[in-house]
Order: sequence, then structure tokens, then C-alpha cells
Amino acid sequence: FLLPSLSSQSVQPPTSLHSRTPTCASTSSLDTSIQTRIFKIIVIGDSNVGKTCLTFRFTGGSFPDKTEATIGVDFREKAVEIEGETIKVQVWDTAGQERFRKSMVEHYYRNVHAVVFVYDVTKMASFRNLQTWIEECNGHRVSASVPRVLVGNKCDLVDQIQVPSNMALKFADSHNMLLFETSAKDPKESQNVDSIFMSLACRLKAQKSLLYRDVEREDGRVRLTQGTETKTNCPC
Ligand SMILES: Nc1nc2c(ncn2[C@@H]2O[C@H](COP(=O)(O)OP(=O)(O)OP(=O)(O)O)[C@@H](O)[C@H]2O)c(=O)[nH]1
Repeated sequence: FLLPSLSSQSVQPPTSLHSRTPTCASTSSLDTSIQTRIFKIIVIGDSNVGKTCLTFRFTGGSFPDKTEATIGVDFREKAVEIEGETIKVQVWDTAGQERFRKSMVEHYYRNVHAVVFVYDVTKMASFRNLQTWIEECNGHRVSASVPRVLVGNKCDLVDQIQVPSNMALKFADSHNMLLFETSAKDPKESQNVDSIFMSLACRLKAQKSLLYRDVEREDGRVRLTQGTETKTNCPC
């Protein structure tokens, strides 16, 4: 179901993502002690709010010259180090247009670890529609313990802002979300964009067990399994 619109930055999700004990062929370099935790973060919101650009900024460090409407989903992955542990942050850039998302919605929400809701600060309608996106998320049995954050994008368009910060803050508070107002386009904001995903990664790392990719040799095959609980003191 992959139809990436920015294929150079897109990656396929690991085969382990949705399965408890899937198997795949081993490679000789794999070691029995390798463990990689993967955090699946989905980015949700109206079409054109800048979901692709935000995920591109985080994973690729730049603003894409040109984007097309996302069809289905694009996966982008970034390895980050938190307290000495390398973690893969897997960002699911979802389609905002209904016609490009309807067959995919179940996949978006399955085994999700965190949700990023995005609106465009210059489009009040995209802010008003957040309620619908939250309802869709809740309707897919995403646990209340799954962290959610709110992102107001395109803050570089200072003369066109329609959504006041205090209104967004009130909404975020009422839904127990942190608010980030930022710009995928403005290079000065790139650290702020990173902090959206890093704050979630830190919270997830500190919070609970997440998807481990436990690699175990087994008769010439590699077994991928879910992990067990860990607790850390993340500085974030
Ligand atoms: N000025 C400005 N434009 C932006 C910013 N982020 C994205 N854009 C522009 O907004 C348009 C839509 O960006 P996308 O990232 O493709 O939007 P999307 O939410 O992924 O859209 P769908 O794939 O249809 O859901 C593009 O023309 C981007 O260049 C930003 O921070 N500032």
C-alpha cells in the first residue's frame, strides 16, 4: 500500500510493525543481542497544512522544494539517540484528502505510539477541523495513554495568521496536548520542529514498553518480537 510522493525520503516500515512474531530471512551480520526500539508516530490533519513538509524537515533536515498531495501514506524514519539508546522514530505522513486516505485509515492507527495533529495557522478551517480528526483518532480505539501533540504550522506567514495562539492553547489544554507553533519552511524553526518529535520520543522512552525489534537467531532465521517494559529517566 505504499504510494510515496517523496520517494527519496520515504522508507518502508519494517515487517515487524504489525505482527507479534513475524519471521524473515536472516543476514549474516545480525547479532543475537541487537535490539532496536521503533516509535510509530502518525501525523494527521487537513490537506495542505504542511504534514509532509514537517516530517521532511524532521527526518531530512530541509524544506522540500515541491510537494504533491500524499496518497495513502509516506513513511520516513530517523534514528535518534536518547540517553545512549538508539531509537528509530518512524513518522507516518498521512494523506489529508479523504479520497487518498479512506483505504488506509486502519493502518494509520494500528499500533500507533503517538499522534501529531497539525493545523495551518493561516487557515481557520484547518483548526476547526481538528475536532473531526480527534474523533477519527478516538474512533480507532487509540488509547488515551497514547501521547498527542498539536502543531500550528506556517508561522512564517506572519501577516496571514488567522488562528490566535491563545485560542490554540485553550484547545490544546482542553485535550491534554502540548502545543507547538512553528514553521516547516523557516530554517530558524528547524530546532522547534525537531523538538515536536523528540519530545514525544523522550516521553515514549520514559513511559513504557514499545515496539522492540528483538533479533534472535533461530534455525537460520531471525525472529522479531515485541519487547518488555523498561523505565528510564529521560532528561526531556
Ligand atoms: N509558508 C509555508 N508554507 C508551507 C509550510 N509548510 C508547508 N507549506 C506549503 O504548504 C503546501 C502543502 O504542504 P504539504 O506538506 O504537502 O501539506 P500536507 O498537509 O502534507 O498535504 P496532504 O498531503 O494533501 O495531506 C506546500 O505548498 C508547502 O510548500 C510552512 O511552514 N510555511
